[in-house]
Amino acid sequence: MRPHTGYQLANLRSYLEDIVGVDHVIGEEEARSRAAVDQYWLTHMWQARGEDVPSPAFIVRPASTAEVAGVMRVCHTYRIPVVPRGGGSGTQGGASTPYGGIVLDLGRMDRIYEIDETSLVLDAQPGINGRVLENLLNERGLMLAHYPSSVDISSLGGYLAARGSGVMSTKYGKAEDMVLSVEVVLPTGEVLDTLAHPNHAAGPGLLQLFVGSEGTLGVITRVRIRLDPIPASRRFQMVTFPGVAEGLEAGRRVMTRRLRPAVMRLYDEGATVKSLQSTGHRVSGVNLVVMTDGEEDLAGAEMAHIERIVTECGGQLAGEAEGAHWWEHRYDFYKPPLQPGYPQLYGTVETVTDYRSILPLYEAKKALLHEKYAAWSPQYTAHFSHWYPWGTMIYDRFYIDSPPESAEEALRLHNQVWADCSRVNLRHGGVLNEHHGIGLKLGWLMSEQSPTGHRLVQQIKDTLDPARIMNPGKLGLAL
Ligand SMILES: Cc1cc2nc3c(=O)[nH]c(=O)nc-3n(C[C@H](O)[C@H](O)[C@H](O)COP(=O)(O)OP(=O)(O)OC[C@H]3O[C@@H](n4cnc5c(N)ncnc54)[C@H](O)[C@@H]3O)c2cc1C
Repeated sequence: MRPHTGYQLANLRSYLEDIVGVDHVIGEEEARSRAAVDQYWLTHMWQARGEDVPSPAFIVRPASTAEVAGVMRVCHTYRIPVVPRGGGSGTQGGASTPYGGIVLDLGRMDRIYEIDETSLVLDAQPGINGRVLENLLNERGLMLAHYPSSVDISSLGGYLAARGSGVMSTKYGKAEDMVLSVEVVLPTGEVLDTLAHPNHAAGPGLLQLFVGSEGTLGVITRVRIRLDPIPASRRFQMVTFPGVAEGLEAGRRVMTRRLRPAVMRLYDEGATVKSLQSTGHRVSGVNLVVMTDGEEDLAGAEMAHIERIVTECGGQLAGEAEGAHWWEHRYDFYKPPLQPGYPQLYGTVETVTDYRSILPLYEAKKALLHEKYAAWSPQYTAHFSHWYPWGTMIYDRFYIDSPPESAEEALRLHNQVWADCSRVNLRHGGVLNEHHGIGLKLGWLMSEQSPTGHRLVQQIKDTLDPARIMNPGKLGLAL
């Protein structure tokens, strides 16, 4: 039963109000239409062209784990789709509501239980906004070293649910590397605590099952996550390379020699123009920004090593001031007026692969876009921003300034470009996405990425969520 009208809908509302209070079940049309979408380009294009976008029946705003559990029990009983929502900043349609139901807005769950300044651990509810959290931590000389470009508009729970990467992930790790344990309300309303620590030999780790599950397996209601001290010093450098190959080789040598810069970001020519020049940098060509941090002598020594390596690889030092300018303006490109937006058709077709495959992958995707889609005059830019000892992530974007007029044609072109680019990623040993998640956008390609793996995830889903109510349509899981 999926009540959409009449007394069934009113009944559902009263059951939910009984749990969270009348003020926290919202049914106004404008709020429902805002909660129907996140930052997924397709839904915005669809809405902007006056087409119908399915919206939730209600937005429900719980304040506690017990309230989330109560809501889940009602929705499980009556088979109501539930879409958890943090900041709604996801770009993959993960928080969109293609099958209606309710949006579980976690914004009221923003309590900090404890900041353990001995072990450097935060214990908090998931709905806290990234910027608010960062400011609170900074007052104590601490930071959550996860700094996504969306820090102002996203939540702690969203960082984990979508396995995000912040600008300093090369040294501090991704969100999934920082988290120690989570509390999850399962689709049936039961509450699960994962083991207190992620490093154990006490059976399979359930923590990582829920991290990255994008609200399809349960609701993350409590997070224990590692903090770091604000570093005593930060050192910067900008390096100009003759080409992308030389820059990638320099990055590979830095990482395989086990140096740990906090930031290493290599911009190709196009990204230098779009992201660096537009934010006031005076560089052209291919450029690498580097930041080391920590105790002053260590950060200085690490930077000196890196400068030697990049010079060996043909890099020319463009100066510390250019690097420091980058840090000050690192979010500008991701905000208006520089951030792209509808009616431009654009997408970040990012992935991660090993050092042998990354250059061929970049060249193949660039060629594909320029050759197959020449009629649409696409632009393609790339930077390489999250580095591992074995490989690196490519954050590459396509831009089409004048997509087709018809909503359906624009949708078709969007999906074609995404499928082509994702298949280039998979052919070069990449994955569908390194940090933006899968959501609605890439769900249909999940079984191509790993047929057996996807079948196993489906079986887990069917065990945890027999009514299939949690975030339906996401991760390519069956309805
Ligand atoms: C301008 C811009 C810049 C961005 N930069 C970055 C970046 O640098 N790094 C990065 O990693 N990402 C980036 N993103 C993507 C996005 O901000 C991240 O994925 C972020 O972690 C999502 O958090 P959120 O709170 O907004 O989640 P939402 O968008 O609300 O939700 C994302 C997914 O997680 C689920 N979810 C949310 N909270 C919970 C919960 N408590 N329990 C269970 N499921 C939940 C939702 O159902 C949805 O499937 C960017 C996005 C934009 C628009």
